[in-house]
Amino acid sequence: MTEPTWHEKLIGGFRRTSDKLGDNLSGLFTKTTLDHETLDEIEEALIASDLGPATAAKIRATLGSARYERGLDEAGVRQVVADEIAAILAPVAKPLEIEAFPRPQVILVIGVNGSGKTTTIAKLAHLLQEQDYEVMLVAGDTFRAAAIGQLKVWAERLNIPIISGKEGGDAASLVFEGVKQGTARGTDVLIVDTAGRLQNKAGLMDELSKIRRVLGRLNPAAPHDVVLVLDATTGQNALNQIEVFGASAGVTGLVMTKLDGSARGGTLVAAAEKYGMPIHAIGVGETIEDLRPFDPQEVARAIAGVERLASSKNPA
Ligand SMILES: Nc1nc2c(ncn2[C@@H]2O[C@H](COP(=O)(O)OP(=O)(O)OP(=O)(O)O)[C@@H](O)[C@H]2O)c(=O)[nH]1
Repeated sequence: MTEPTWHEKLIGGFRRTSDKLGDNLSGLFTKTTLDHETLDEIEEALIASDLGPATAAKIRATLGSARYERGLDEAGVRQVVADEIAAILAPVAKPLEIEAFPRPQVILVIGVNGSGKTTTIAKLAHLLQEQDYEVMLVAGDTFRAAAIGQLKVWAERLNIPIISGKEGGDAASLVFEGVKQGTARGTDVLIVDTAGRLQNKAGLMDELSKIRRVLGRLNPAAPHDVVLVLDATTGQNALNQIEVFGASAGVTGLVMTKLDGSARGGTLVAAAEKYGMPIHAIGVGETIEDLRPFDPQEVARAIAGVERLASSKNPA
């Protein structure tokens, strides 16, 4: 059996989200005209699909415009939903650029326990390796021995050097060591895992400011990126994390994981609409290949279920 393509994974990953959207909208598709009541119902259905109230209101306004006064069938509604989602995602879909000079570019990765932070670091490292960048990891999540061990296993699998220490050790000094060694080896990118437990804002701030202080001695431009990893399955909770930690922790971009197998893919759109922060990549599975920068059109069509509808009507 051949490996599914990224496109197939995306469509499969967002299947439950587009199913949910379909369930929420079903019953409305039989109506021939989009009267006020139907539009209200569609707006509610979109909110219930985690797309966020602002996006839902925009889509309602578009569907309510004179252009559609003769009504729309299911495919038409889904297409409008896809177009609006694509317009929201397009400005935030920004792959990580590796452009730091001097090298290495330092990327700090923060995220709550279980958000997929460690796996995301491995996937990101793999993605950058594929682009021929030399990558090094720093096991700065010294809070738990298991986190250090897990990252070491990934480093070995990917054949990437890793700087690690003991549980309870000082993360900032590991980062310092990472930049020193990375500079000597001509490393392009240093990806730093952090124990930035978002449950404790003061602790996160202390840790990040210490890392910043230490890094500043070697390169005032570092860290170049502070990437917040979010678990899409937590819905509103993921959005709250952007609210609470985005500005104060100096987050420069997001990675949203676990967009597969959950019905909460709409969270990606709500995050884009509400915060407008760059979204570097999305995770749609547990393997090393399952994280990629995304094409807004493709993702929008997957969420809205446009292709699935087309293919179910026109079986190959
Ligand atoms: N389905 C799915 N699972 C994912 C994705 N990303 C990560 N995971 C899984 O989520 C679980 C937690 O991932 P970790 O990378 O260990 O998360 P973490 O945030 O580092 O967690 P701690 O190590 O506990 O701090 C693992 O079982 C991963 O395989 C994704 O995009 N999709």
